[in-house]
Parts: sequence; C-alpha cells; structure tokens
Amino acid sequence: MAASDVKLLGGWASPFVIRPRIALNLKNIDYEFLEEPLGTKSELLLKSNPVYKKIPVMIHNDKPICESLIIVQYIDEAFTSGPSILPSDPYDRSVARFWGAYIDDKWFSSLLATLKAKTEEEKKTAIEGVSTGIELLEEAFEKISKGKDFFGGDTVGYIDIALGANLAWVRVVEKLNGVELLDETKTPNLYAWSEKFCSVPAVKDLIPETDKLLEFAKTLIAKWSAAPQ
Ligand SMILES: N[C@@H](CCC(=O)N[C@@H](CS)C(=O)NCC(=O)O)C(=O)O
Repeated sequence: MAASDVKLLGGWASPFVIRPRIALNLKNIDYEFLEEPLGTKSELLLKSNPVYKKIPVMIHNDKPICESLIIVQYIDEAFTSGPSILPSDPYDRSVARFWGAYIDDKWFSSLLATLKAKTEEEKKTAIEGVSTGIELLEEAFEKISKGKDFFGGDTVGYIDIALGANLAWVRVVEKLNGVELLDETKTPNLYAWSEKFCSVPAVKDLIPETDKLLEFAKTLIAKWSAAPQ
C-alpha cells in the first residue's frame, strides 16, 4: 500500500531497525529504506533525531518518529491495514509494553555486554544475564501466548517484534562464545517460537544471515576494543 510517504532511516544489521520494518511489512506499507552506513550520520538523521542521533527513524509525511518500539506503536495506530500489533485489552497492552521495556532495558544490555566485555569474567556474567532473561521470557511466553504460536497469539505482535528482531544477534553471540542460549531442551517453547517467527513472510527476509552478521560483529568488537578506555 503506497497511501502515504514513509521513509525509514536505518542499517541492515541493527535489531532496532528490524522492528519497524517488520511492523511495516505486517501492515503492508510501502516505504523507502535509507541505509545509514556504519559510523556515519546523515544530515537527515541528525535533523530528524537530534536528541539521540540514532537509527531507526521513521519519517511519515515529513514528520519524524524516533525510538524503535515507539515507531512500532505509531505504525500500529497510524495504519489500520493488517493485523493489530498491540493487544486491544488495556491490561494485555500493558503486559506487552512491560516485556518490551524489559527486553530493551535489561536483557539487551546483557546481550550487548557479551560483545563489549573486556574480561572473561565480564563475558561470563553477561552470558548468564542473557540466559536468565531467556528463561524469564520462556515463562512469559507460556502465559502470554496461551498455547498459540506467538506472544501475539495467532499473529506476530509487539513482544514478538521486540524480541524477535534480536534473534540473529543471539545466534551470533552463541557462535562467538560456543554456547546455546536458545536451547531446545531448556527453553523448548521459545526455541519453537523462534523458528516460527523467522519463517513468517513479513519477517524472514529481514533477519540477517548469521555468518554475514558474525563478520559485522567482529568488525564492531575490533572497533570497540581499539577505542580508548
Ligand atoms: N533505544 C533505541 C536504540 C537505537 C540504537 O541503539 N541504534 C543504534 C544502532 S543498533 C545506533 O544508531 N547507534 C549509533 C550511535 O549510537 O551513535 C531504539 O530502540 O531505537
């Protein structure tokens, strides 16, 4: 659907950028993707997100919207085509927002810390943080999905997008550290969910290929370890 002018400033490897892209696909909205190459910030990005200067930024009819989960909520409200992303019940909506905030504020910090760790001890603590989060999310999935395929029920919803956009990075962290984070035995429901999520048509072409992302991650890690303390 090309009813309005939508641009998305982003980068292929960013889990935050994958979120609005999934939401736009679910709503069947055409958009122009403007890639911000690593290490550069376009004038348009600086002008559109002067507070954080980060991707993603969605520009809808010349108006910028920043912060990935806020953009996903905006897409859900602004475009009525396709399935609802947030639940209609206010309590269920608050639960979805709670887990979205948990994923970003707590769990993602551990995931990132595995890549930025300077010592083996720091890395071990970070990996434990990711694993603990996955166990909590396994329990949450059992309650929220009520036996259906997704956190959102029969279709991909807000928590699916918030968490699922990070799956390729989880695989990269697993490969880099020789560990299983999404374990078929320990977290069977979340493991099955991840397989289903990645095969959804609105999602599947957006999840970066693990080996390509692994090379990108190695470049980032080298850059971070060369940066002054
Ligand atoms: N909380 C933000 C995080 C966005 C974010 O961290 N974006 C990264 C790319 S993955 C970025 O733009 N980094 C560039 C920088 O920090 O200067 C969101 O959800 O959109």
